[in-house]
Amino acid sequence: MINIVVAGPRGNMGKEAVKMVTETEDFQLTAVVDHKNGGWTMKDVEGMPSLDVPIFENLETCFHDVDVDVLVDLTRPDIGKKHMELALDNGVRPVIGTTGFTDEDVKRLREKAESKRLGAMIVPNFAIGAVLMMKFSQMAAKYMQDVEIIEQHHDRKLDAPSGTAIKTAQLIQEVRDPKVQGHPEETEELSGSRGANIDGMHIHSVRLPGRVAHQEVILGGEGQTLSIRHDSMNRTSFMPGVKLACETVMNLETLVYGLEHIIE
Ligand SMILES: NC(=O)C1=CN([C@@H]2O[C@H](COP(=O)(O)OP(=O)(O)OC[C@H]3O[C@@H](n4cnc5c(N)ncnc54)[C@H](OP(=O)(O)O)[C@@H]3O)[C@@H](O)[C@H]2O)C=CC1
Ligand SMILES: O=C(O)C1=N[C@H](C(=O)O)C[C@H](O)C1
Repeated sequence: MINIVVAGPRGNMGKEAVKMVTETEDFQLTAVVDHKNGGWTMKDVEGMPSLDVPIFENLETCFHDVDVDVLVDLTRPDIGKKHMELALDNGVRPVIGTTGFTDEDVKRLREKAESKRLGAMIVPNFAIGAVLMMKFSQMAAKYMQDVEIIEQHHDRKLDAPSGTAIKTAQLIQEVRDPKVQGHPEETEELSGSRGANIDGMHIHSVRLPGRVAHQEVILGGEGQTLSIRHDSMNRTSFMPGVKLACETVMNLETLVYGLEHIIE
């Protein structure tokens, strides 16, 4: 049995994660952590079954009071980083879906996980289709090196560009040398028109009500373009990946960044 705590249980992702954990035979939801403690129970959360699970206002108290093997964090960038440090300091294996981690964060947290011989995962996108979209884009970028990434999300998202877009660009960086794209003398008449720039690749972030999570990678070549697109229509798309990460993290002694490293 794996004892799991979910941080952010009222959120879009947290709600689904709580359901997934309670419906999985070998998982036990030992507690949830929510900064708005008091005045609500899990059954007040829309679509949530009535659950008798302790709600802690902060992670420190939670780790002190209950047995925890794995922390699933689905909160917000500043909190996710803090929670990940706390988990490692308390011998708990973190599975972090929260986005907004920099390369420096990943490096520092990997060193910490290894020094404590604890498994940890930071997963910018848990959807298998999104992982395939990133891997296919990496394969294609070896042959078509002009790349534009367009990510689209709901307008409640805090971070831009998305963790998925950053991870996609990082995977492409492994096979593509830095390259200036577009006209060498191009200018932006309106600042930001060409989006973010990673080694010459451009990332464009769209935020709109009605959207969930979508990304298209467009690769250009002589007389042709290739578009590789993934759409998450709802948050259940992420849950098989969260489940796999919770199982896998129990057998790791380092930090793994990205689901692509643990799927067959
Ligand atoms: N890796 C992946 O596959 C995916 C990752 N994400 C990422 O997951 C994160 C959450 O996304 P989403 O569920 O849409 O966001 P939501 O805003 O719907 O949920 C976040 C929840 O965290 C709560 N929260 C804020 N601070 C704390 C805290 N200190 N302790 C506990 N809970 C807290 C918020 O409460 P309140 O609103 O009251 O402040 C809210 O209920 C984001 O970083 C997003 O980018 C999202 C989808 C897929
Ligand atoms: O905030 C979201 O919703 C999502 N965030 C992740 C990201 O930043 O890539 C994963 C997915 O795109 C949904």
